[in-house]
Amino acid sequence: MTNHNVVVRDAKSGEFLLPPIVSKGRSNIAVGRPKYTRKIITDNEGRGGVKISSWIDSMRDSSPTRVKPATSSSETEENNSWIVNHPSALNMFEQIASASKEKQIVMFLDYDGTLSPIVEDPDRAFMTNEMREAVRSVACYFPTAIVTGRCIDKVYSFVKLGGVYYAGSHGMDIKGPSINHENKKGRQGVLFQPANEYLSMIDKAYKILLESTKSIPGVKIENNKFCLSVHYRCVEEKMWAALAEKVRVVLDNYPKLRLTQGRKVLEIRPTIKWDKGKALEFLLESLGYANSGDVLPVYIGDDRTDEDAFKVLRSRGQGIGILVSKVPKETNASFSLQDPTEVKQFLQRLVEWKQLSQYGV
Ligand SMILES: O=P(O)(O)OC[C@H]1O[C@H](O[C@H]2O[C@H](CO)[C@@H](O)[C@H](O)[C@H]2O)[C@H](O)[C@@H](O)[C@@H]1O
Repeated sequence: MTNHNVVVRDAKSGEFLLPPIVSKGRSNIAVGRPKYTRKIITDNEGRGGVKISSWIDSMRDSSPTRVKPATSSSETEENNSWIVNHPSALNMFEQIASASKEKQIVMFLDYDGTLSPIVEDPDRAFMTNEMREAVRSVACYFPTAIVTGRCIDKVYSFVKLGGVYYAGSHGMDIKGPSINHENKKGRQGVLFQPANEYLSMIDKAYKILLESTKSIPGVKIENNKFCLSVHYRCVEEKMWAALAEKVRVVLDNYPKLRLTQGRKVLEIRPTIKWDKGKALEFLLESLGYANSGDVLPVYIGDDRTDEDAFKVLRSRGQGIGILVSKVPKETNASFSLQDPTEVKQFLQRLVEWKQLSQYGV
């Protein structure tokens, strides 16, 4: 089988070369398969007979699992290989732009850790005005979706842009852009809600968790409509086992709910096979690009839940996955950006490049 995933440096210029490879009629510039193994709390571990200690290990790892800092030369090499296998999307901008020639870019943006920095209080994860302007401009040129674990109303209160798609609750609540950018009421209706029947179950689980975790200082339970976030960023580590136990009890009582993990957060969601990757596919299909080779999806995200979307890009053999991270991590993304500031710069460059190319520059 052809290896589609290799970054090659030009021997003379030292530049990265990304040959477009045709796969099932699609162009592929995905690179660098991760060689790290990943431990994650799976559905099976999430209930009955669970070892809470394995949860705690996983909670410590946070998301996506950080590759340990180098302590030997082979580990230094491994860290160096991170930047070779996941080069900066800013440094590789020209190659990414040229991969999009003759193709429609569709932009997918995670919210927390991507458009806004990670902060202690989830209710104060604001994005800057500059970032909002960058997203607004990108959405003028390319169909753009915000794909987030948050519920749509909450993320909309941060993003405040009408001209984009919103895929909230990890893609389980998808809405189209408004017709009138300034008028929230004009927002196009629901496009897809695959977990509708779980609404009341999620609500009950939310109430139970609110009550049962009251005695654990620092915990925050967020109702994201089709899923719940149990935040432990501000919970002392000695209380994590007690918190995990409360979550386990809920999962035992609601076998149709399962557990996933994000950055210092345990997430409870329906057992349906739906995630950010499925939402990406759904949106591409809605936009008329289901089996098209004329599209270049670009997905930027920082978290474990974004890996589902990166995996979809890999399996489609199409598109650009960009992980937002300052440190080497296990990921299916091909490129990296260090933080939301770099994400903003990347979006701004994309807009400038599009404007120039429209004038034939
Ligand atoms: O898919 P995302 O947009 O990345 O949302 C994932 C979760 O993000 C939020 O929690 C995370 O960000 C908080 C604010 O910076 C931080 O305090 C927390 O530790 C992170 O896990 C959000 O609050 C969750 O509801 C989302 O599911």
